[in-house]
Amino acid sequence: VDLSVTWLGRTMPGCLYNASGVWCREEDELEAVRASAAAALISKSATLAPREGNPEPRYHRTALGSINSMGLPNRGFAYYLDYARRYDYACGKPLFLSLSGMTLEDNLTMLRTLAAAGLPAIPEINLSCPNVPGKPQLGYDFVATTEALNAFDQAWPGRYGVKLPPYFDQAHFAAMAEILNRHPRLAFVTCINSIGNGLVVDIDSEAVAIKPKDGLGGLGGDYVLPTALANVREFYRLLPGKDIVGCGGVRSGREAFMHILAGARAVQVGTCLYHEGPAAFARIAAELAELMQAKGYRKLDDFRGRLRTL
Ligand SMILES: C=Cc1c(C(=O)O)[nH]c(=O)[nH]c1=O
Repeated sequence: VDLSVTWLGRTMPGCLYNASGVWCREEDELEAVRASAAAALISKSATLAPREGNPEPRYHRTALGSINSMGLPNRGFAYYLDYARRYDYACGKPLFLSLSGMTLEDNLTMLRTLAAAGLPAIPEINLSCPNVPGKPQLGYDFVATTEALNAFDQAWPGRYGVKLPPYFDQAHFAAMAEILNRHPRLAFVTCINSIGNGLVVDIDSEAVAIKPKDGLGGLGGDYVLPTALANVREFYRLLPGKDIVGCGGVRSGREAFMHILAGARAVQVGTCLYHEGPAAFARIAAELAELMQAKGYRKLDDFRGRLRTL
């Protein structure tokens, strides 16, 4: 069974890697992911200046997944650029850099600096951070998204991707696709980021679970799988020629299989990785391979996008 993925002009050894934000804020975390069975890696969304993030507790696990309002804690763009300068691209595992500037100008500054560095690292620009108080998610503002993508095209000469929030309405899928399809170098979209502004309540303490935003935070894990699959399948249909990276609710070969069936080119793991660590990649890959074997599939192209309707 062959789990390799050919996209963005290269072939990576498998189809699984980390979701930005999980096991990727510090260099030792990035190195642990790279040394694991992950087929690629992506850094924590970077802002131009380092950020402490929101007050703790800001992450909480439940039986069905996670809620987080981290507030974009990160080492600052220069830290991840430095890692990208020293990265061994010959290892065959692509390095993605997630960018989430506090302003459009900051995103452009980071893109121009990355372009000047002339590295094989690929930007995934985050249009969907739900946890910086006072900052609406770019991906829910179609005018701002249009302006941002036009500016990205000027600031970055190569292929890039965007991390999208979940959409929940056919009109929004269509409106977003219409915008995204205007950008030929926008090579992939990653669906989805956490489902923003959920609220987890503890009935014993009669309190919320996390401190920021009076308890509101982005949901991950089992909570988001059907929404993630819907976003993957809708954008797979609506964005011909672009790749969709599936993210949301993957904790075994089964959910990875679902994402690829829905059209995902590659699959990211977040909440499950947060708790299991990078050993999750070998387990999930083995489970996916076993599932494919049982179904008579030899490679991912045998079933990618073949989700049947009734
Ligand atoms: C980049 C900030 C994000 C954060 C965060 O740092 O709070 N959490 C998420 O679930 N998604 C994000 O995109």
